[in-house]
Amino acid sequence: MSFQSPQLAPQVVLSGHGLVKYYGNVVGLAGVDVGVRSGEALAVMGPSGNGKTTLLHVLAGILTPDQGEVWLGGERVDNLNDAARTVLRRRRLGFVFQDNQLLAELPADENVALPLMVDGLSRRDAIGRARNMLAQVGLAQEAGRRPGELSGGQAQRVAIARALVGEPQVVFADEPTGALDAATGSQVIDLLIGAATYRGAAVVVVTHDNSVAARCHRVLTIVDGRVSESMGAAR
Ligand SMILES: Nc1ncnc2c1ncn2[C@@H]1O[C@H](COP(=O)(O)OP(=O)(O)OP(=O)(O)O)[C@@H](O)[C@H]1O
Repeated sequence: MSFQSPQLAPQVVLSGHGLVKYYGNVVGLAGVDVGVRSGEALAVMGPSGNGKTTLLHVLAGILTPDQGEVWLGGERVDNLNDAARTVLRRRRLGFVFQDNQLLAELPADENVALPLMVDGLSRRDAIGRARNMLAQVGLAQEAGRRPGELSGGQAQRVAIARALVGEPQVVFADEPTGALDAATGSQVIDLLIGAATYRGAAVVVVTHDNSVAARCHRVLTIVDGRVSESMGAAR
């Protein structure tokens, strides 16, 4: 007998329906359906050149699909104009890339504070929240250091802090451990998934790394722009 009420199950926060994307004649996505729940980590795997990054970019509003729909928190978002999608990415989504994409001339706290300041928060409040977030990823002592003065793993933790500081509904990560050694990569992926899902965010992570996928709740395999396999328990 189960005591779990369906109403208490985490909601699907992000979904794609019938997603198709072409680059000229090249098929990026050939009809993908996907959904991810709040607090759930979804790994997207598959051979090189088969549509993983395209799927991430379409779900994140970086690319618009040629067919299909993307819904975020009960709102259709693929048909928003460019300006509205830019605001949506800044306010409701977080991003972690393989190369951390930190600004080299800014210290860690200013890198993390930047998206908040762009969104209108005062510098003082933004830096305060950024330092608090850096402390939560174990980098309180490094807040004043520039990216060039950090290790690869530390820099990626700053990128995670920057992705989470705006309290996003979904965090997208593209090969977040690709530039790190195995031990550092394990720490970084545990931090990313742990910190994001603890806050109730969903995580969508594109990876070639089985050990990263093993830390996710579900794994979606994309071959030739289609879902070839979906593994893992629905939460
Ligand atoms: N900007 C682009 N212009 C033209 N073709 C593109 C573009 N981006 C991707 N493609 C093509 O779309 C297909 C899917 O690419 P995508 O980057 O989504 O694959 P991937 O699975 O993420 O690959 P990898 O694992 O190598 O990163 C490939 O055939 C690729 O060459």
